[in-house]
Amino acid sequence: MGDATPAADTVFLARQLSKTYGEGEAAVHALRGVDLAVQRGEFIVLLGASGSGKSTLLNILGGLDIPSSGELRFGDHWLSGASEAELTRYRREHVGFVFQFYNLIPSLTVRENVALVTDISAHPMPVDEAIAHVGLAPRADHFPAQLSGGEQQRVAIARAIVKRPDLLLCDEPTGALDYQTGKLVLEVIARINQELGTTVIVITHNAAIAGMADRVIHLSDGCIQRIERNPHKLTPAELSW
Ligand SMILES: Nc1ncnc2c1ncn2[C@@H]1O[C@H](COP(=O)(O)OP(=O)(O)OP(=O)(O)O)[C@@H](O)[C@H]1O
Repeated sequence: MGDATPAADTVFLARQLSKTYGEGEAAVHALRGVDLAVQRGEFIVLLGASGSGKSTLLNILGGLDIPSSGELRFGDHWLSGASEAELTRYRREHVGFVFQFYNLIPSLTVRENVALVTDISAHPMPVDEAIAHVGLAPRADHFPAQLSGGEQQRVAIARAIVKRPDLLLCDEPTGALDYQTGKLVLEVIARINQELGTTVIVITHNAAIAGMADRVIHLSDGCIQRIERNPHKLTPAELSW
């Protein structure tokens, strides 16, 4: 494959990734020719104005959507051109998602919410280990309604990591949280990146969060406008906004 062969530690390789929703005059070009390589263990922050294509890119990387054209591979797997069944297996085996809203099941305890995922995972970690990673061991028998927003988001993170995903994809994980609570959630995400070596991609509207990334990708109108590498990553405690 010549120079198309990714380095061994490349997780994603995207070439000319494009996504168009709709047709004709109603067509929306959400992504327009994105080239990107993501390395194993990287912490990436995606920034860009509303409508710039951040969620579209994250959803395609996570196998929730498919590109209209271009190529995307995850390790040895081609995600562009993958069938629905292949994408489902990819998501199940490799990807943990965290969204702005936590989507926990209200009638189940923290431990039960996290345990649900282990039934469909090949090599899950013990449920209590995942809960300990997010600092919620003392709350394992509580129900979501008994937890703060930040604690609920940490349960969602435990649920995302219990299957030991290669990737943790987060779409506005602190969007619904206040300053201090948001920082606690970011600390949990940073710890998972460092301790478990999970590749992390975070979408945010908060440019201050970019300080904790290895690389910051700026999207504009469906294109990568620029990519910055942080010479010194900041801890969430060092961020201010
Ligand atoms: N399912 C869809 N059908 C039609 N258009 C869509 C669809 N999903 C996204 N779009 C459009 O594609 C463009 C990119 O949307 P996307 O959600 O990726 O942007 P974003 O940068 O994540 O925005 P935000 O910060 O507001 O979440 C927007 O113009 C949006 O309206």
